[in-house]
Amino acid sequence: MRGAAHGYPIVLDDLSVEYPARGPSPAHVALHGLSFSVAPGEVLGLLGSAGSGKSTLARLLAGVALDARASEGRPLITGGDATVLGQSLRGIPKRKLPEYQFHVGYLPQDAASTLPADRTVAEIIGEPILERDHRYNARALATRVATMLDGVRLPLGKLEMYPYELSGGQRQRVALARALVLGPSVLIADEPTAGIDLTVRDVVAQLIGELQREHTFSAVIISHDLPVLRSTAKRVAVLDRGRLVAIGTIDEVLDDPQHPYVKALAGALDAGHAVIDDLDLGPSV
Ligand SMILES: Nc1ncnc2c1ncn2[C@@H]1O[C@H](COP(=O)(O)OP(=O)(O)OP(=O)(O)O)[C@@H](O)[C@H]1O
Repeated sequence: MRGAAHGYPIVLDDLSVEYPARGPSPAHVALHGLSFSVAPGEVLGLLGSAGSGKSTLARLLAGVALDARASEGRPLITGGDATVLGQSLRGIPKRKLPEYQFHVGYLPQDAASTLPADRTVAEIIGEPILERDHRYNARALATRVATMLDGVRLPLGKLEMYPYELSGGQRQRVALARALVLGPSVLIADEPTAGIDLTVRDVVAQLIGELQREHTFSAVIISHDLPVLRSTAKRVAVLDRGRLVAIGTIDEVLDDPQHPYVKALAGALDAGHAVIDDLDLGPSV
């Protein structure tokens, strides 16, 4: 796989994605002709109305959508392509997905609330390493896990704890440490601060920004939370019903809103809403 130094780590070129028809449900086009790129070391924020295709894009870029069983609703690239770290995702063979996912960290939606309840923090963070090499040196693994825990600013005393013993914000940090344990070149984070107490939300957002600067990965961060986007992303892309309706710096997008959804967004933010999720902008503004 080519590294970020050779070009843009994420390139979407007229990407269209469809969920095929299943039983009585007709086929659904979730993404329509998206084109944009993420530069080396850039964090791109991704905003959009409910059902606009943000998670579909996140799952696709993370490689997990391509790995899903057809019975779970596997989306297909029906037009254009997404190229991540030089790897075209259109028609990528399944056997290549483990190597692909090695380079692309993924923090799924609800990651904090879906950590395995019967594993310790150390086991959860170390699992991606052992999944790839079950004979990985135990001492090296312990050192790597402890480094990651320290990296997300949690005390080593948490290593032997179980998820239920942690707060939501602490669980999210564990999920983040796990997503970064393989040292990915790209991070895809889907709502990394959703469901986290307001008081620690900004701390988690700052932490993502700090980790990104320390480890210089490129990232796509889905969030409805403007302070979170401001502290992590210079540019944002806005989706509405599967289409890209705006892209630019946060101020460029909000100061000159062209699309009705972006206008509604900018108006709502002017009215003092920081978390866009609070709003019922609806998919057909
Ligand atoms: N497995 C699936 N099978 C069929 N359609 C799906 C599947 N998953 C999502 N969709 C549809 O694709 C569209 C985009 O969904 P997606 O979850 O990507 O949107 P989103 O922007 O992440 O929404 P939210 O903000 O509510 O999480 C929606 O219309 C959704 O109903």
